[in-house]
Order: sequence, then C-alpha cells, then structure tokens
Amino acid sequence: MAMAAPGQLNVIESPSRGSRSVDCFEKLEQIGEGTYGQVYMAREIETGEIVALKKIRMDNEREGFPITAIREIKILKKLHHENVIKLKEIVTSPGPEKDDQGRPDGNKYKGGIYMVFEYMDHDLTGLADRPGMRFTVPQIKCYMRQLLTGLHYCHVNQVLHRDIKGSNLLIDNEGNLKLADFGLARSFSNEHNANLTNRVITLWYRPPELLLGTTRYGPAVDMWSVGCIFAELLHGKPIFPGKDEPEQLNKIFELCGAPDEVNWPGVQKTPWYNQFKPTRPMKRRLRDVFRHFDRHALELLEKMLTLDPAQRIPAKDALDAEYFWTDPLPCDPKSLPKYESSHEFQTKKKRQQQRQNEENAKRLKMQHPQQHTRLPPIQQGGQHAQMRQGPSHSIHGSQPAVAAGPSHHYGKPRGPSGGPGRYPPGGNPSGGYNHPNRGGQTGGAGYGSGPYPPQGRGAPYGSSGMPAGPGGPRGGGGSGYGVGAPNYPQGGPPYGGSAAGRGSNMGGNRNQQYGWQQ
Ligand SMILES: Nc1ncnc2c1ncn2[C@@H]1O[C@H](COP(=O)(O)OP(=O)(O)OP(=O)(O)O)[C@@H](O)[C@H]1O
Repeated sequence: MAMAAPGQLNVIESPSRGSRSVDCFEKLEQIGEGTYGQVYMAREIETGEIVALKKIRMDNEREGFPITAIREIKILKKLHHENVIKLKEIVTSPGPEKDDQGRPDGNKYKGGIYMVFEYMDHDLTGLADRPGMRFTVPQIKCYMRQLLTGLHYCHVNQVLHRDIKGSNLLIDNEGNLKLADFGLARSFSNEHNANLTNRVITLWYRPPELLLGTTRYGPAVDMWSVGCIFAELLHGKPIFPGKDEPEQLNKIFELCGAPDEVNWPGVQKTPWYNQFKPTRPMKRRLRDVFRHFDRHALELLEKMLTLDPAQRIPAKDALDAEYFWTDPLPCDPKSLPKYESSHEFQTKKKRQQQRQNEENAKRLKMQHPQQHTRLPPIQQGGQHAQMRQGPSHSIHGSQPAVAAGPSHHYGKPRGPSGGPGRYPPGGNPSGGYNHPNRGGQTGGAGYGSGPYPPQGRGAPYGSSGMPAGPGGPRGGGGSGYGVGAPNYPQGGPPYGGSAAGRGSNMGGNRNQQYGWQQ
C-alpha cells in the first residue's frame, strides 16, 4: 500500500488508505470542539511544524464515515486559495483511541481519522473576544476583503460554504484570513438548479430565503452571512441573535423590513411564507439603526442584507464596492498586530471557568457570611480576608485574567479614552472607529461574538418545531428589534422568553444586564 509523502495530500478515494499515523504528530492542546470532532494544535515530530489536527468523530460506527467529513475532504481537495484553509493530509490512528491519560476514550471505532490542516492562530470569534479587542477600520476592511476574496473563489468554483460565521473564519498572526469548516459545504451548478436542504447555516447567519423554506438557492446564502459578520464587526455584537427560526425571521424583518412582492418578487411562493409572513407592516430600518456607520460601509451592508437573494450583491461586486477603495484603505495583513493565540473554544472555556469561580466564591460567601464579618482583625489573613472582598479579589483572585467574562462581551462603553470596552462611544461621528493615522485605540470598531447561536446542523427545528402552526411566527412575542447595545438605538421592547442556543447559560446574564433576550 503506497503511503503519501509527508505534506502530500493523500485524500484520494478512501481517506484512510495509505495515510501516515497520527503518531507522527505530538498533540499540544485542544483548540476546538466542533459538532463533528475535536481540533488540536499539534507538532509534526519530524519537522517541528505546527499544524491543526481535526479528529473526525466516529461515535456512531454503524453510520460509517461521516458524510460531512467526506464532503469537507472532497471539497477542500479541489480548493486551493490563500483565503481557504489548506488541508495538508489525512492521518489515522490504528488502534482504539486513548484519552490524555491513556484510558480508552469510549469511542467504539477501532481507529481514529484526523484531518491535518495548516495551523491558524485565531478564529474571528476568539480573536474578537480578547479583552479590550477593538478592530480598526483598515483592519475590518482587510478581513472583509479577504473573506470576500476567499468566498468569491469558492463561488467561482461552484462551492457554497453554507456555514459562514466568526468561528469558521481563521486568522493567523500574519493577518491572513482563511475560510474553514467545509463540513456543510457543497457543490452547486449554475445550470442545474438542484433541490438542496434548507437546514444549513448557523441560525444567526441564516438568510431569510432558507428560513422561509427555499430549497433552490445559490451563493447569495453565503453573502447574507457575510453581511451579518460585517455588521457584527462594525456594531460590536451579533445583529440577529434569534433563539429559534420564527424569532430569527422576525428579527430580520424588524431591521430589513417585511418582504413583499415589490421588494422580493416571488416571496409569496416560498414554502413557509404563509406561516411566517409578518402580521403587521414593518419598514426597512437598516439605514436608521446603523446611521452611525460610515456611509460606504452602510451602502455595502444594505446590498448584502438585501432580502431578495436575486438582488443581493455577489462577492465579486462587493469587492468592487467604494468601501474598499476609499480612505482609510484596507491595511496590509502583515501590518496587523500579532496576538496571542485565541480560539472560540478556549475563550469559551475561560469564561466558563471564570463563571464557575464566581459561583464558588458566592457560595462560600453565603455559607459563612457572619463568620467573616465577625472575624477579629488578627484572623483576617489568608483566604478569609480575601473572601470578604468579593469575587473579584476572592480566593480565585490569582486566576489569570479571563479572556472575556460576561462583562467583556456586552460590556458598557468604558469611557472615551479607549479603555478595554469594545463598544465605541455612542456619539462618535466616525462611526465608532478610528482613522488608522490617528493612532490609539479609541476609535476601534467594536466586535463581540456574543453567546453562541444554534447551529445550522443536526435538527435545526428542534426548538421551535418549525414550521409553526398557522398562527404565524411563534416565540419571542416581542416585536422590537431589541438588541440594544449601549450605543444602539432601541427599536422596541426587548424580546420576552428565555435565552436559548448553545450559550444560553451565558446569555442569561447579559440579557438581564442589558435588557434584551437572544
Ligand atoms: N486549521 C486550524 N487552525 C487553528 N484552529 C482551527 C483550525 N481548524 C479549526 N480550528 C479551531 O477549531 C474550531 C472548530 O473547527 P471546525 O469548525 O472545523 O470544526 P466543526 O466540528 O466543524 O465545528 P462547528 O460544529 O463549530 O462548525 C474552529 O472554530 C477553530 O477555532
């Protein structure tokens, strides 16, 4: 059996044939936990090269090799572009998998299969979550241009990504941005408009045509997601944090207006239009809500967040937009600052640990409140003295600074002097960011990944049971575009109902803090 040379892509028909062993790599640390497997930072023993190993989850042996992995491998095999992640090879582990302590890891599959990728230092969500992170305009333009260039390449090669979101945009310390996670991607043909599933794209980034049940679609679905990311970069937090499909549509209509046969010819023929059509008139408010954005940014955003997919701007035209050709110009990726590695998985883990620490401290405080206040001064050393000072100086005070506790995510603006807050001051006429030549961080555009949206995978309609009953959009009950960031004009009452999605445990705090629900 021929074995692929190191670094040579050995993904021919059967990905496990002729592959090297995973033992050629030393796992360094886990950097991702996706729906379909863990991702590790690893070092190739022979060359010392740092790579990312994505383990293909084989939990359900009977279903065979996962279709998402097959798709991802097949598609990445044909895509070669500087803004698309490079799949280097496939490696296998021959025997039963072991966990870090050498115990069987419960995976019934006899061996493991890993995809070896070039290593990227950050994903956009993890990077944005760094304390005090504020992107400058040239930086946002630089990332957006690379995102569009990579996506244009995919579309020209007749590949739809179908899961564009911050954690799938990888960034290295040279400032390069690459599209990753092609597990939901698929080929399409311009000639043959096949029926495709509409159960794709993570909810917050899912376009209205998919939410209305369309199964014939094209590259425009990815462009909607790009618009959501763009607005998020400028605005400082996700703009459509719906908790289920009906609420997602409602949030879209609140901002982009209700669809009708004038602004979206044919919308009434979409499969679920009657269930989800707005029950009251809704005007497009994008220009009003985001009036503080730079004029060219707003112009481009309008074209991306166009309801009718046929009128939505394609990646190629977006690259020609004035926004990218007027001052301040996109910066050279190499000129961007280098940051310590940050992946969504790690920042999430740190946040969880921080929360746990705070809860422990609170619990301890509640268990012994009297005791502490009554302690005579001489006894107030060590832990007890620290506990009296509350969580921030508690026994956990020696914790390393967290990447982003809840207060980092949706933290209030921390003053105009460019503190660690990521929200630009409300009245900033430059749209909340700085001209790069003016230096400093004060004008950095905000970005916050927010809690984690429901995935575009699995059973996406689990929470709502969509399509909803004939009574129209369900859930939420609120009507306002209630995502009030500190510098964000409130459009109505916040949504009622509970926080949902992957990060509901985190969202709760923030929602209470700022009076909106996911
Ligand atoms: N090449 C890479 N270099 C560095 N980090 C990576 C790389 N590939 C993936 N990651 C990290 O692992 C995370 C999960 O990877 P990926 O999205 O490919 O897995 P997935 O199982 O499809 O995840 P999800 O279900 O979230 O879409 C990414 O968000 C990123 O932080």
